[in-house]
Amino acid sequence: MLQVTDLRCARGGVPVLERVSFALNPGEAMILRGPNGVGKTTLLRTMAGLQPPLSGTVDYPEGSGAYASHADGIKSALTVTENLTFWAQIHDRSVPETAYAAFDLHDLRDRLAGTLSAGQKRRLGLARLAVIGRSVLFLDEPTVSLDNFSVRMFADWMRDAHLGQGGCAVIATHIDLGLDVPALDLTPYIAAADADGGADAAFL
Ligand SMILES: Nc1ncnc2c1ncn2[C@@H]1O[C@H](COP(=O)(O)OP(=O)(O)OP(=O)(O)O)[C@@H](O)[C@H]1O
Repeated sequence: MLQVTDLRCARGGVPVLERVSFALNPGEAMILRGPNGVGKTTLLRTMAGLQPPLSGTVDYPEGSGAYASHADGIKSALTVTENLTFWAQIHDRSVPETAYAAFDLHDLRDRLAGTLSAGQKRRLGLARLAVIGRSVLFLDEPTVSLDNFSVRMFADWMRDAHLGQGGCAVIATHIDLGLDVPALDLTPYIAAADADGGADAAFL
């Protein structure tokens, strides 16, 4: 479902990671690990098609990918329900009732998103994943601001509703999500500096 082959990617013109290869079948996920700055966000953005790779390939069914960054991506002036409806409509879908239960949003349905706490906003941001119907998810620190209960809620949704329905996911996180999935430490894949001087060479 997702095939990453000999990927080399850069940030700000500087090579960050190289020789990254892995594959995920439907129902499988991969946790990305590594210290701050190793390139987890860069890899996720490259796989999601938000920036081109320097070399290598990323393959998954067209239109099936979705990237969620550190940011919640919610609209403050809309209610919780209006936010989810907005995202569902963009993807030509309706909001499944299960999205509210999965992220404990029932009691917050009519609240303006701008008035939610940081963790509640995060739950709403994650609930978007349940309404957009994308099967290949690239998630960057999805549990930022979440308490332990909400982390478990997210992990349950990921395991049962997403992976359990044949989706797959690549998740960058520093915490233990409690998911029984393999982890890929990116440290061995840090790119060697370009022989021609890297990004600076472009300005010489
Ligand atoms: N806009 C940018 N321009 C130039 N370099 C950048 C830019 N954004 C990030 N970098 C650099 O690219 C490298 C990889 O950053 P990236 O954000 O992918 O790491 P990360 O593993 O996701 O880090 P963290 O765990 O802190 O989120 C880092 O050295 C970072 O300083």
